[in-house]
Amino acid sequence: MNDDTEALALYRSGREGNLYNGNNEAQDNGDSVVHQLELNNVVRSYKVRENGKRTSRTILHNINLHIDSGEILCLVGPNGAGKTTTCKIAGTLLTPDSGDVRIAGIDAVRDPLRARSHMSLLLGGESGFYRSVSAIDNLRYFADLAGVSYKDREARIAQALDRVGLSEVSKDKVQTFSRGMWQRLHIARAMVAQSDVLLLDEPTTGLDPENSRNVRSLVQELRSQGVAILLTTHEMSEAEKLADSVAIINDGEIIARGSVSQLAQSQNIDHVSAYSYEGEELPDEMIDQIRALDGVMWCEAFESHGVWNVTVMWNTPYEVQEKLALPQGLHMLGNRSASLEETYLAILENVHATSGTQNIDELSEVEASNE
Ligand SMILES: Nc1ncnc2c1ncn2[C@@H]1O[C@H](COP(=O)(O)OP(=O)(O)OP(=O)(O)O)[C@@H](O)[C@H]1O
Repeated sequence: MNDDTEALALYRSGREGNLYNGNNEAQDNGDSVVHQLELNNVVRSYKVRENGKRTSRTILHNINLHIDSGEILCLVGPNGAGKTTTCKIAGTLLTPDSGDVRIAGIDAVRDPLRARSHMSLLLGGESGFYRSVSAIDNLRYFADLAGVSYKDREARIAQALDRVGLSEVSKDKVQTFSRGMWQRLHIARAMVAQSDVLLLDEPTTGLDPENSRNVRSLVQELRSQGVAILLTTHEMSEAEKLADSVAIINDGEIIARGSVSQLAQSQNIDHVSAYSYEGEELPDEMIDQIRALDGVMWCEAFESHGVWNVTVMWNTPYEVQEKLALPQGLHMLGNRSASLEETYLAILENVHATSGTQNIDELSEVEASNE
């Protein structure tokens, strides 16, 4: 499937009605709590060839996720954990083997066409637009497919192009765009469609820091307009900046979900302390001594500009830690909460310690069975 037909396959039937937040069917069905995006007990397998035999391999096991209006959920996890597959199922590009997907209250498995008119999907990279057509004509085309009325279309497109900083190049062919411009055009498409749900698979991968920041601020703007956003990323600092909640997926299972501080609490992480050590060489015994202290979960040291920095993660409160005798020569720099990256690594380490690591990319031949 080429990029253009892929884009078409996704949007072909979005023309039924211009359904925006204000006209959300989720609010019409009488339920008191309806999430904008819901995945309930989603299971998905692929047919793969292992040792010369065709067999079915479960990629997603009972995925449960929900996202409300004006919420960003960041889905993070190791390579091959199932993030893109989850996005594709939420985006109705793949059907689950079992389980339920609801977009703006619509059963997206039974009625994907209607569900699509409430959702925009950005799979990242340079795909999803007609390359030899201008940016503005692409947006007109997708606006029509999304059911935007002719009356509103031009104003919405002009506003979206302006907001993503592409007004001046709106008549240029998309094939001349850089990766950052593609990503911003995708976001403009979601703005024009005024989708209730936005699915972003690694939207800043390969972008320079300035473009990444631009994309993040556009995503935040869409959240403030009430869009429910599922975003996958490998950048923990990005997830930390954007997420209202974070879900960690590993081997096709959601192993933790919550705010960064809830995730840290779930691991009994109390805080992280930073120390400096001014000697020329940091003795290995010193690190061992720190690791042996009551309440130390993890300790790491690195040298920068002639000063050793020592970071310690504690599961005891600060007041308890203060009373412990630390090795001579360490100077306390300060205490802080654990970062998402530190928490994520602690969670995965626990999972590997209890279940043993499985490299799910070790398949010899992989065949798509898709639908
Ligand atoms: N069409 C397919 N046929 C068979 N297996 C597939 C297919 N697509 C994905 N997989 C497998 O499903 C698993 C999950 O893939 P997925 O792309 O969802 O992971 P991911 O978390 O997005 O990875 P990454 O972080 O590397 O992008 C991987 O083991 C992958 O090899």
